[in-house]
Amino acid sequence: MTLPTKPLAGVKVLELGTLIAGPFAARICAEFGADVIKVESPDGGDPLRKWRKLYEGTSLWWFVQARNKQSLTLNLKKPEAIEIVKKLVAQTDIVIENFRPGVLEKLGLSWDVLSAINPGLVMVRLSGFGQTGPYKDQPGFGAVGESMGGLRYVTGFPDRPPVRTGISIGDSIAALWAVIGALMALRHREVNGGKGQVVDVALYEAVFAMMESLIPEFDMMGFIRERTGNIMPGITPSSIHTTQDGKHIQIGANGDAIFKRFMQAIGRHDLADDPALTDNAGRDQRRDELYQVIDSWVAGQNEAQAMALLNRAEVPASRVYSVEDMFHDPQYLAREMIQHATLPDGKSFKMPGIVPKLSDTPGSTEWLGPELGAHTESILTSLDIAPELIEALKTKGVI
Ligand SMILES: CC(C)(COP(=O)(O)OP(=O)(O)OC[C@H]1O[C@@H](n2cnc3c(N)ncnc32)[C@H](O)[C@@H]1OP(=O)(O)O)[C@@H](O)C(=O)NCCC(=O)NCCSC(=O)C(=O)O
Repeated sequence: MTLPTKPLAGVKVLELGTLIAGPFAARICAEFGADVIKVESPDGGDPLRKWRKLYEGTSLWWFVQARNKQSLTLNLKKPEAIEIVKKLVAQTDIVIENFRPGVLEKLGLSWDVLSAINPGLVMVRLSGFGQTGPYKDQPGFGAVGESMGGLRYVTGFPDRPPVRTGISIGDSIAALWAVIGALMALRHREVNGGKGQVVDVALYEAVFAMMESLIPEFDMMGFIRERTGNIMPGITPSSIHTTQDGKHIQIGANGDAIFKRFMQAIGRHDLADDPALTDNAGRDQRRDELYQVIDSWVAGQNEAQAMALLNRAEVPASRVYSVEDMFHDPQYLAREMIQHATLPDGKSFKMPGIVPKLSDTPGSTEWLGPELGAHTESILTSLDIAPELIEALKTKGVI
């Protein structure tokens, strides 16, 4: 018997979603071998196709976000399209959707309807606020989830308004929860009689789940965590420092042995041997003094000098990488984190490698995000829909 080469080979996913949260979850499944059909409106498809930088009219993000997926156009406002979705659901393991709660119900594709067609179905539902509760009907973007979930409040400097992290982190974290939930539900189905269930992921809760000790600290001590810039009060020293040549490096010397090595390496034996600084609590009490010492040492080095010394002393540290740095970095290259592919017109294309790395059944890129509706005919044919009927569906604007 030949073993499948990818861990999710044979798992069928139907994606009813747009932009980031749902599609990123389905992308992870597709990278690891699931058979992913993405339903898109015939009228332009997923708006992500036009987000950020375009190459010959298509978003470069799209090529990555939809890799290994099949594109099926369906106008879900047409009853024929709903019938096609139902046929697909009959043979689907996981539906991933990120419409506003109630949208699928209005279309006649509620959980009750879909689970009656396929009792083993796992339905992953991503939304701003969840499928229940007073806010459930509100639309929600990742930025809103990051604000409500607590991330924005603690991100930035204390004397400035909250800032964005630089990427749509709320959507992407929600996608990870979605995949975790889907895999847990599949496992449960396998060992408990084949019954599926709903995985309800709210953007704000996806972020909230990352908020460390926020809740018990407030509950027990009335402590409200505030913005602290690059430092982590209570965990010292760990921060970003500016070099003589104007670069930024992150140094994490917040370990007892690491701190000692660092101070020895920069010639501060007085601090390395100070009994009051042997543990985190002691260091944190003298936080301002230590940051001044490190700031001024880094300010006297250029980036390469500082990094060489930090590496020699085995102090966890990194330059703050731009994308350009990634392209030349030996660690990125050794672990194939920058992959090469070819765009439809033959142009060379670099994209992120696949995370995580599985030793025996790794993920891979089979093809880049497809053209709108590239797989419509083959999928409909596989559902035994005759060619004349497919033509008729086209004429009626269903596909
Ligand atoms: C992303 C949204 C805010 C977008 O809000 P809206 O533009 O109001 O969209 P809705 O989902 O409410 O509804 C979309 C409408 O399109 C219709 N619709 C959808 N797909 C189709 C197809 N294939 N064919 C025809 N019609 C379609 C659907 O029936 C709805 O019709 P009507 O019912 O007739 O209106 C919302 O979808 C949402 O809250 N989603 C859950 C949270 C989420 O995933 N957000 C992350 C997005 S990315 C992000 O946050 C970020 O980048 O940052």
